[in-house]
Amino acid sequence: RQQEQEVFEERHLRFISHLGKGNFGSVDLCRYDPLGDNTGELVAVKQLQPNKQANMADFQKEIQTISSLHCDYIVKYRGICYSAGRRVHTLVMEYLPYGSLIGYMEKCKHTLNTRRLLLFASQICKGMEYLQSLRYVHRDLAARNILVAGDTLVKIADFGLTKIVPFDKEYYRVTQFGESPIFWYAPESISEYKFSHKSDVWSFGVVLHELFSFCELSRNPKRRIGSDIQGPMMGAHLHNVLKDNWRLPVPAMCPPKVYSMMMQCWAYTSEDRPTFFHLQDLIESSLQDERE
Ligand SMILES: CC(C)(Nc1nc(-c2c[nH]c3ncc(Cl)cc23)ncc1F)C(=O)NCC(F)(F)F
Repeated sequence: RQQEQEVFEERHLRFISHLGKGNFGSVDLCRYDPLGDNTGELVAVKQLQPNKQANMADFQKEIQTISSLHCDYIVKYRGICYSAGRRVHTLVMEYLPYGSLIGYMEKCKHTLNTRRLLLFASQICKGMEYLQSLRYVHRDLAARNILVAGDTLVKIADFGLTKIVPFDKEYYRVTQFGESPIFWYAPESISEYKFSHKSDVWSFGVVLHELFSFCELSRNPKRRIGSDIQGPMMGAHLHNVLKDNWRLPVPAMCPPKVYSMMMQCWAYTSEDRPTFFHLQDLIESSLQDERE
């Protein structure tokens, strides 16, 4: 359905601070303050990076994607802002004050128990179920792309790399990688550039590992494997060790059932990985164990 796009007037967008750089764009915190009395709402505003390899078409697709998503576990689209030349150059999204999951985990790791980590996992899983129901493949599911809306709510964000799986195939093949670190990639994504709901499930397993290791590893990814190998060799090296069944070690304090879930997401053969629907049941059953 063509969501009526709320148009924001550039002159009422007051810059507050720079939030960060995502795929193809940078995002700023702004206040949309048409009354000019600071009573306006805070919004996250994403501009297309002029020099980035991305072009206007990718940005338009990202806007098309995010404006079609209506889910409690996905960052909300608010509207667009036209520049003078009537070319869309700004995507306006809701601002989530708690920031990215990595920063939140760093700050609050001592207050997060297994139940809360499983609640976050369940919400990300529900967001991914919703994406899959629309045949979207996120392709960049990682803790750095999860936002915290509150102490009991997280949302998936950054749809710069999201693609729709063609109706006649179960996967989407890209021509070249973006800038995402390959560490979240399934083996078939590394070796054949194939992305599917099953490769998103692999990445979900890595997000589970990030959650239960409080994003320790995500802060210095080099330390995980062969930190000396760089560039294209890293892809081949990582693919080989995965083929030889190397996997991330069980995080300290991680319940066995949760590690078993991660290992199922990391099945080398994509068909052997669980669906997000099945993962939801596994998470619910782990939550049940925590209640007893
Ligand atoms: C590139 C950008 C800005 N990075 C950051 N956003 C926010 C941040 C904090 N609150 C936010 N509310 C909305 C949005 Cl879109 C971002 C933020 N906080 C820290 C960031 F590094 C981002 O988009 N990251 C992907 C995301 F975290 F959103 F998945």
